Parts: sequence; C-alpha cells; structure tokens
Amino acid sequence: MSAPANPGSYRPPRSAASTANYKKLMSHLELHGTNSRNSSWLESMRASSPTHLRPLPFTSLAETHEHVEWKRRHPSVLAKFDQVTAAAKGKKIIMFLDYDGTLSPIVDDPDSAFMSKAMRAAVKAVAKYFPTAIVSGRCRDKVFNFVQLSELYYAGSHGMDIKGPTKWPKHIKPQEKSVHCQPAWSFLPMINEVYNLLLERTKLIPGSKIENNRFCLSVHFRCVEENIWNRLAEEVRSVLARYPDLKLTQGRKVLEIRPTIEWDKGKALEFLLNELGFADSNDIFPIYIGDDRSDEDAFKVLRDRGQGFGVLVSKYPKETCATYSLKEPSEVKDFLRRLVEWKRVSMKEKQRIN
Ligand SMILES: O=P(O)(O)OC[C@H]1O[C@H](O[C@H]2O[C@H](CO)[C@@H](O)[C@H](O)[C@H]2O)[C@H](O)[C@@H](O)[C@@H]1O
Repeated sequence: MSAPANPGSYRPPRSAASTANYKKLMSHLELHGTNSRNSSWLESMRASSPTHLRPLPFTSLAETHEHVEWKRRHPSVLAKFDQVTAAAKGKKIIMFLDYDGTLSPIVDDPDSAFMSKAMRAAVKAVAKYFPTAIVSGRCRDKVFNFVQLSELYYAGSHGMDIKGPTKWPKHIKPQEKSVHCQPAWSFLPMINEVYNLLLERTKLIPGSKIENNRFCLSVHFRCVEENIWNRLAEEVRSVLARYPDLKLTQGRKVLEIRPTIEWDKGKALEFLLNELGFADSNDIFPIYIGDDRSDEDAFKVLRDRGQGFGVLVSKYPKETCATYSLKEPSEVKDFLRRLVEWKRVSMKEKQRIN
C-alpha cells in the first residue's frame, strides 16, 4: 500500500460495500426523506451530536443502566492508564489523532474550531517522543492551519491526502522520499463540480454550509432548523443522483460526500504504519483517538490487527470498535500529558540503569 508514484495516474477500485451503503443512505433520503420524521438517517443525525441535550455526567446518580454497561465495556483510558502503559512497555507507541471533537471542541462554526494553546503544547510534547499523525475529514491545509505543528504527519480529507512532517522530530529518521499519498486525485474535478452545484442549490437554506475539503465535501446541518433538514438532504440527494462515483457518509450533524474508493481513515492508518517501516512489526503500539463515525474504520483496523487500541471521545454511549473512551477534548489533553510524563520517567529510569 505504498504511495502511488504519480498520484494522478492512480485509479483505486470502487468498493462494493461503499456503493451499497451509498444506496442505502440514498434510499432512506428518498423513501422517508420528506414526510417521516422518524427516518433512520434523521434519528442518527440527531443522535450524532446531542449537544443541546442536558449532558448526563458520568458520575451522576442519574446514570442509566445503558451508560454504566457501556462504560464497563469502554472504560476511561485515564482510569486504566497503568494497564495501558504496562501493555505498551517495550513497544513503539505511534499516535493518531482526529481533529474536530478530539483536539478541538465541537462548535457551531466549522471555521472557528480552534484548538487551545494547552492542547497544542500537549500534541507537540507527544510528537517529541512518538511519531504522531493528525487524521481528519478536513482538507489537509485547513487542519494544518488549526494545528500548526510541522513535526506531524497530516492525513486530510478522511485520509485521502497524506503528507509527512516538514520538520523531522529527532526520533524519526527523515524519509528518503517524502511521504505523499493522494489516492482520489482523479476525483478533484468532480468534487469541485459538485461543490459549486451544492453551493447554488443550498444558498436559500438558512444555516446550511457546504465545506470544500478538497477530496471530499461536508454539508453542515448543525445550524439548520431541524424542520428543514429534509429539504437540505433532498437537495444533496438530487445533486448526487447524477454522480454514482460519489458516496454519502454521515458524521456529527454533517453529511460527507466522498469518492467511492476503498480508502478511509483505517486505510490511512495502515498506509502510515507502512511508511514508518512498521508493516510487519510486532513491537508497535498504535493508539488512535477520535470521536466520529469515520474514526471507526481506524478503530476497527487496530482491533483486527490486535495492536494498540482505539479511544472514542464521547460523553454518551455509542456503538464503537474502540477499546477505551474519554469524555471530551480536555480529557484527551490529560491523557496525552500523562503519556509524555510516563515516557519521560521511563527514559530516565532506563538511563539510570544503564
Ligand atoms: O475527522 P474530523 O477532523 O473529526 O472532521 C469531521 C468533520 O469535522 C468538522 O465538522 C464537525 O466539527 C464542526 C466544528 O466543531 C461542527 O460545526 C460540525 O457540526 C461537525 O460535524 C468539519 O467542519 C467537517 O468538514 C469534517 O467532515
């Protein structure tokens, strides 16, 4: 799965599963879109980001049985920190971090999803000790502008645009060839065409926003009144009906339009492990932290490889392939800091023994 020499010449296969998902989602929009408020896509769109519900604190007596059971299956990685570091001992940790909802809190305006200085310092410290990648649905340039750390790998557009660090941290040998992977290169003109069509078709829908993430698009529902979600979805449906090579996925109050290629955040994770020279390595310990559905592809890869683990960032129980959980970005920051501290102490200890 090495980077194509000429990204423009690479035509990845279309996935049957993706096509089936696309048809399923499209048929939901078609069959139930305009009349039924109970269609499954509407329900899951609501549930994807229940920011306006009263949050149930994890420690509250009001915790539901479901919540308790979910926490038992996906405990806090902070609470299990000693267990985690015991498993990672002697192995090489590689850190993968989603951006929105993981490093930055979810906000109404996607252009204002800034990360705090403290979070940036925590990510910088992690990258000093472990190879670190940001894996985001955003386009690579945009997520780089938010994070502003040159020593990281960046996988934008759900992993369809990967680039290596421009400043190499000491622990990584600078690669002879620069890491570069754009498996959906040939879809660029189509994505731009659909972007312009959607801008035009949705301009009268209050609160809607179409975000161009280069190899994919996001249609934002967060600031659209729920009673017109169907109208927005219908516009998306009617545009996409003419583009069978694009598929729809659903995120947190967002519909994402992507090329129907067999590529996702899980594939990006595998690509990066290969590029780092860990393809067949048994002594690696990859950790992937993310909050959204698209992160599940990466959690699943780690689960299937039996290496490292996934951490889901969520205050609410969600079906997930992640092993552990964290409630919110501030806990992600705490976890990153603790990991750095643990590494510093174990390096000192090693030096003392030698
Ligand atoms: O993979 P990610 O880095 O998590 O990107 C997924 C989407 O994130 C952004 O949207 C989400 O965050 C916004 C800002 O907090 C929020 O307004 C929106 O409702 C969320 O869905 C980004 O704007 C999208 O393009 C990404 O697809």
